[in-house]
Amino acid sequence: MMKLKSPPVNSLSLELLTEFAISLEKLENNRACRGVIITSSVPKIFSSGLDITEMCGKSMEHYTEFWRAVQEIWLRVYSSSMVTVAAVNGSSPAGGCLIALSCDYRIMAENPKFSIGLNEAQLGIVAPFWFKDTFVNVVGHRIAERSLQLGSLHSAPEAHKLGLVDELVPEEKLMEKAAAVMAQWLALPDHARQLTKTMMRKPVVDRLVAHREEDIKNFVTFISKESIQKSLRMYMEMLKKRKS
Ligand SMILES: CC/C=C\C/C=C\C/C=C\CC/C=C/CC(=O)SCCNC(=O)CCNC(=O)[C@H](O)C(C)(C)COP(=O)(O)OP(=O)(O)OC[C@H]1O[C@@H](n2cnc3c(N)ncnc32)[C@H](O)[C@@H]1OP(=O)(O)O
Repeated sequence: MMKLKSPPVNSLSLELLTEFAISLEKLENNRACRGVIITSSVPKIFSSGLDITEMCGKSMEHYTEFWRAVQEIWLRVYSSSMVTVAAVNGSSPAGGCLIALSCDYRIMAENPKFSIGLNEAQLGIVAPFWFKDTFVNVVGHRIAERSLQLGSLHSAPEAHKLGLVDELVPEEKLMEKAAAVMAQWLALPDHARQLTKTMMRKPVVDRLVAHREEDIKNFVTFISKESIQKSLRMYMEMLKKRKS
């Protein structure tokens, strides 16, 4: 099991992304480890997505390093040879949703206050093509198109209806259910399951691998624009105001 633990909201900072990548690599290299459940140890939050402060007021070099780390996590989770189950025990916007979408199976606590989705448009930013591809591969083109354009955050029941999560379970049963799903997936021979997973995911993975440096350049150019920086600052202010 891998538990995200970066209070208050598990925002994906460069440091957390780096630790996450190292932990995944260790598990991936351990032949005895065939599956991983990804969850959170922060109450009510799976992950608040990418750490917005990493994308605000920093240098081009920092944005480059940060975006490479975001790409790395996605590549590692999406193309993992292990069975990956997301036990979504709280809200999971944007980058948090991407982590869940990149797993093989998603189980969410059935609390209607918890929400999940790719809400980038609400921040005035655009989900990159590989976020979009991952989303389309889970929910289909039409639902992804509408949800991405509107930057929708879906309540747990709505997310289940759309197929964004595979199952809803009472919060107290989440880990038990995740373990049961893991056992079901691990009952299959690894080689058959792994080859099937590669066949399904390879085109999307290859697309980023082939355009990785170009994608970093696009991100750095986009995020450095004054208009985008202004949108992000306003969004952070809105989060703080909402609190007070
Ligand atoms: C044509 C295109 C060309 C090029 C495109 C190329 C590239 C694409 C470009 C950009 C793509 C970039 C992709 C980004 C994806 C992301 O993940 S962006 C992050 C989106 N996340 C959110 O919108 C979540 C925001 N947070 C919340 O909604 C709530 O905080 C949450 C529901 C998670 C929890 O609520 P609550 O428990 O009430 O906590 P608070 O709101 O009070 O938050 C506590 C403190 O944490 C701070 N915080 C929250 N989220 C973040 C975050 N993601 N990053 C940094 N900080 C965060 C919040 O401000 C509070 O701070 P404070 O205590 O006030 O100091």
